[in-house]
Amino acid sequence: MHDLPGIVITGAAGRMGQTLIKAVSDSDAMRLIGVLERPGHAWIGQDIGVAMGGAEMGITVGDDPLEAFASAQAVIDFTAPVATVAHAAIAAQARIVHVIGTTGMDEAELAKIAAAARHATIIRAGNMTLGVNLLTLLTKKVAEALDEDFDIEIVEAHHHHKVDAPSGTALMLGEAAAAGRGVALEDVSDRGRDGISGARKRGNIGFHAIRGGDIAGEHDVIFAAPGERIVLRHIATDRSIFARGALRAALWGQGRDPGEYDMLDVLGLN
Ligand SMILES: NC(=O)C1=CN([C@@H]2O[C@H](COP(=O)(O)OP(=O)(O)OC[C@H]3O[C@@H](n4cnc5c(N)ncnc54)[C@H](OP(=O)(O)O)[C@@H]3O)[C@@H](O)[C@H]2O)C=CC1
Ligand SMILES: O=C(O)C1=N[C@H](C(=O)O)C[C@H](O)C1
Repeated sequence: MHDLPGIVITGAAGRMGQTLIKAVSDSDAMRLIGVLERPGHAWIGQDIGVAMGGAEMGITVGDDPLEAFASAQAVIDFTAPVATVAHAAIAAQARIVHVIGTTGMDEAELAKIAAAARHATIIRAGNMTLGVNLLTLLTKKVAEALDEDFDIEIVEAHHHHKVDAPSGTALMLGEAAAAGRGVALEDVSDRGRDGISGARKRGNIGFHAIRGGDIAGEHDVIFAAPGERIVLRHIATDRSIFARGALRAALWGQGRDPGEYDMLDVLGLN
């Protein structure tokens, strides 16, 4: 018998997968009991420590979430929308905590996650860091205090491998700004200006994505008015900050009722 919660990491070969595996292995509050990759991936069947270029860890990379989740207390999932939706249904069957960092999900995929949350404890956030979650609260507060003389623009920068835009974090910040203004983000969201796109519409919230090099993640919320500008900024310099939040969420979720939670719940900031 083990007292510490058993954790499965999906997307084991990914940037976040490897960061999470290291973080769970280093933690004395949980134990790594399984790591998964997509069927057919070159790492399947290898020891995860060796596959990551280090010492043996005694855990073989698998491709069967059903089997891995059956003996786990939580799965931490930073993969891709299609994979995460499939994992959510299996985690719900297994009645385990599902921590979701995956971004870029569409409305239909989010509805499936919500359905799974009827049976599973799901903690999902486009950004798991304390800093960004605090920044959403500040953004809401500033947006509440200012009128539409202040144009809101959200600028995000990420590494050149990132596949989704705007980033999950940018959308969280946009939601916070819209909430502060008392409007729905979908009614004011302004994305992808190009060519003669016309003068900026008062009250809109603009999104801009920079992709390049190895940028871990940078977000600015700009409030620009004639003669002055307020800029709220978060800079991630190390992926371990995302992992730290995800591990905290996996522990926080133990024994919680099924439902969909976010990092503000975990951090006690809601
Ligand atoms: N919420 C947060 O705080 C953060 C969220 N993210 C998000 O996490 C996600 C992953 O980011 P990152 O690690 O950089 O991306 P990577 O592409 O490096 O990693 C994703 C991994 O998931 C694997 N994968 C895809 N499908 C499956 C599957 N069906 N089963 C198991 N594994 C699968 C991929 O395999 P393959 O390469 O073969 O496709 C890959 O190894 C993104 O959505 C990103 O935006 C990232 C950082 C922080
Ligand atoms: O893909 C990434 O790398 C990141 N994704 C998240 C997002 O979409 O906001 C969080 C972080 O910015 C890194």
